[in-house]
Amino acid sequence: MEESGRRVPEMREADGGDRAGTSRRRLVIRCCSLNGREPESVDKEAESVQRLLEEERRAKLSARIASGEFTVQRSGFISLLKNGLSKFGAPSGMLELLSQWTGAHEDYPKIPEAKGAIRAIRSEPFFIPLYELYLTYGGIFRLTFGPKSFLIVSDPSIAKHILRDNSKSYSKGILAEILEFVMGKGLIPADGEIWRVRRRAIVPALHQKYVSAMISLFGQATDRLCQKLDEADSNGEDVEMESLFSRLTLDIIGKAVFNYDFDSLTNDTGIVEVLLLVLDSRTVEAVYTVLREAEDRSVQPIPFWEIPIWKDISPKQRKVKASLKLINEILDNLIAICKRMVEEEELQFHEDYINEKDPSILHFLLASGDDVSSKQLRDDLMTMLIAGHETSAAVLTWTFFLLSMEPSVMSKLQNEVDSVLGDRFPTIEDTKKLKYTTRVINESLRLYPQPPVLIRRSLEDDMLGKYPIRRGEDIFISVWNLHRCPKHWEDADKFNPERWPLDGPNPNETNQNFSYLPFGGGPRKCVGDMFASFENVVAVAMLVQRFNFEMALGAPRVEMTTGATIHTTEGLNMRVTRRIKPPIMPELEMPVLNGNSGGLSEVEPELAQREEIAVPL
Ligand code: HEM
Repeated sequence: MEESGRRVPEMREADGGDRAGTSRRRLVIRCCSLNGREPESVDKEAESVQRLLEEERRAKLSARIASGEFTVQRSGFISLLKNGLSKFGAPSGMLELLSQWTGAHEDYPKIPEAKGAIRAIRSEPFFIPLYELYLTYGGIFRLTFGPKSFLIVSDPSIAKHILRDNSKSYSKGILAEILEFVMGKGLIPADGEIWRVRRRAIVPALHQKYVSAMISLFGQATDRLCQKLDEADSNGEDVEMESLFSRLTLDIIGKAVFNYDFDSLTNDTGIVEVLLLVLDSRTVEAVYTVLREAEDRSVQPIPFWEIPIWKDISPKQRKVKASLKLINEILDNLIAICKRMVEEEELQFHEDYINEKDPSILHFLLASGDDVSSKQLRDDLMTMLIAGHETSAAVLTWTFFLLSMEPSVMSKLQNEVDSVLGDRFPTIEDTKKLKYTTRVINESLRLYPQPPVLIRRSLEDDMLGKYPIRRGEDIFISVWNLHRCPKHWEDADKFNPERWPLDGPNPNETNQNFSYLPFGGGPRKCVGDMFASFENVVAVAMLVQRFNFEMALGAPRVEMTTGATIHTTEGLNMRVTRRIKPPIMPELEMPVLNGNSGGLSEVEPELAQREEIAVPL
């Protein structure tokens, strides 16, 4: 069947029998009805087939879990020994000592325990089986893989205890070990005193005036993406949106953190004309090499990169080393350039200091007289580059995927954007009015939290709910499970931005009592929450203002895979077409950074309360 010169895909068969995730099945079936070309009844039928298959899969897994396949059997040896000794009249002091020595908290309930085989989860993102196990074992359980054991937390009150109420008793554990090679002692992996000092230095750099100034940067970068999409539409080409979003957010974060223009949306053309571009494209490649390595390491059961000799001869590891060297050189250079700028400038440093030529976080830190080694500064910049890049790219990817599945949400979104923006670029004032746009992103972050799990290690013995735990426990807080808990969320798997009333507060971990953690919570909450929220609102609004998005015909299934964030396995291939109504070309009335920025002086006072407010309403 042909339409507008493009082939309409056949309805693909839903996944038969293998363990695909819920969303994967929905995708397979519903992708085909995206364009409104399938009759509604077929869509409904497909949905019910999907539901049946899903139920069948869940029932099979539940039966396996119920049969004890995953349950660890304990001998209760210590209890038996204690009982036996007590029958023979052993003194109570000795029994107490025995309890302490064995570490057994015999008087407390035991954390439910499941064992897993790495084989069982290799074929899919690890947070999917964790969800199934959570439905059986509850809000906290222990998962054992051979000699390794993890506590999986999906209970909001336990998450709140770890992240907020007793956060000082937890470190980043495995995460810090994995990320050390690239982030060193940057803010995400750092713990203790280094974290406290660096957080105090960095948070002020993301003040309200800075974040507002970034609105025009977001607009300019998204405009570059729009030009690419425009070209693709003119050429009748489909586009792979995930990689474009990755480039968009890399361009934004490079400029925002250390005033470096990766210009990656331009540099993937392969037309390298000047030396500068050669440098830029090498840098982009180096950044991606390092990012992919960080993601690979986060899902490898064995730290092969630590194996002596191997780490020096493996071509991949050598490439990673070379990439890191290149990035470090560039960062050192940027730091040196920025230091010179700061020395020469006459601006007095104050709380909401901003250099309009270079409003970057690096510039703020140096101007503030931040007394820190170059290595630490590099670690912090690299951390923010990674933290602010992959997360936002993933949010945009899954938001557009979800929108393409729900044409009614898309048209409501476009109505709002048309009425608020018309054909203008968004300003800070507009972002406050784009309430439905914000709700769409809130909901996307609920269904696809980035990252899907938070990692911690206990630094001392503690109580998690009614269960005692020992120092040194590795803990995964599954944000995925919290965000999809069927007890807490009505129709938990459904993309339904309407669940967040427009006149209600912007949802965050505080007003949702830790059932919703899009940016974490407690002292280690994301420092870029406001930045990211504005960035996503601007990008989504500008894209749907100008284009319609639907899945490309014959596109591969959209399936999930995971590193630090949730990626698609084969990209998000879309057909992007210019909208006919309303007029699509913007008037280019955007505030500019160098000069009198329209957005800078008009920030709402409420933005200052950053602990409570992620996105202005
Ligand atoms: C939509 C985009 C983003 C999402 C979903 C996101 C999510 C998160 C989450 C969940 C955490 C908590 C991690 C934990 O507790 O283990 C976090 C921490 C962090 N994020 Fe973000 N983030 C985003 C964007 C950004 C941006 C743009 C920046 C930088 C400008 C940034 C910088 C950081 C830093 C430095 C931390 C560590 C804070 C600390 O440990 O004190 N993030 N982020």
